[in-house]
Amino acid sequence: MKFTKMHGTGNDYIYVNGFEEKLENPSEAAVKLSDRRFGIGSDGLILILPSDVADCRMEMFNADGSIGKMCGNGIRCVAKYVYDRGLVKKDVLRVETRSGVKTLQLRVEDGKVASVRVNMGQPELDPEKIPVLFSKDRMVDEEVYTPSGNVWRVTCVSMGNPHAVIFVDDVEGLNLPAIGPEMEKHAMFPERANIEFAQVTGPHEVQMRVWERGSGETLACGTGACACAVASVLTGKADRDVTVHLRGGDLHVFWDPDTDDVYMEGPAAFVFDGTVEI
Ligand SMILES: N[C@H](CCC[C@H](N)C(=O)O)C(=O)O
Repeated sequence: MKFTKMHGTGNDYIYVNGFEEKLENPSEAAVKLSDRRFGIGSDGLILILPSDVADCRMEMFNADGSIGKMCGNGIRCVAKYVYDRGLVKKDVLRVETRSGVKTLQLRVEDGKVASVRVNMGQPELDPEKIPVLFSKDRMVDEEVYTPSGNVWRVTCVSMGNPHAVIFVDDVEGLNLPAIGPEMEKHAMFPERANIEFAQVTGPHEVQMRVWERGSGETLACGTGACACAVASVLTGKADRDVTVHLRGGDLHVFWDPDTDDVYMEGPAAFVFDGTVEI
């Protein structure tokens, strides 16, 4: 099978052109190919497919084979893939995802996509829809106890997938492999959740690390950066226009007060093409 390795701020996925390639069991392939020693190595697998309602469609699988309904870093790479390879030559692109059709504005340099601005849609704050087993009035900065005795204050937001944002004083000092899994799988999240640890360093600056549902710590998460920006506004810690600094680079997020839409802007990068036996 032909594949392409790409990354958005260090959040790397294996991309397969579903216009040409047929993958019988993508979930199983995601587990096998994502392995960084026995496979190609990635945070997961993304299929680029034809769509009846948009320019193309994406399907994303985490490294454990589970499905993610939306991927902010992945969708920018999908845009770069279809534009740079001439599949869809438009600089305003519509991509179908499991959480609806998203509109993307491409920034092209020397004929290739350098960065992409995505309308990520409106954040979902209804606990039943996220889903999180909290009541409606307990969504912002609420205490959660973990089985190992940690206490975190979380703000829950869905950006098409479930996120819990936790503000801390020293994001770099955290031992994520120890604290991430028990929050990802906490009983309050019936479908597990992506967990963001954030440190607000100014009205327009947030530093963030992420423990992703199904993939563990990644260098960045686009939907997570958006959830983090929304949570920063809801808790009164930052303005609607923030740069989220991640281990893999920066993402710019703007939560529009007029439309309630969240815009995310960041780079998309090609790494290499290859073929693999599956
Ligand atoms: N890295 C992705 C999100 C993957 C989400 C996935 N881990 C899930 O919801 O299960 C992003 O850039 O938005």
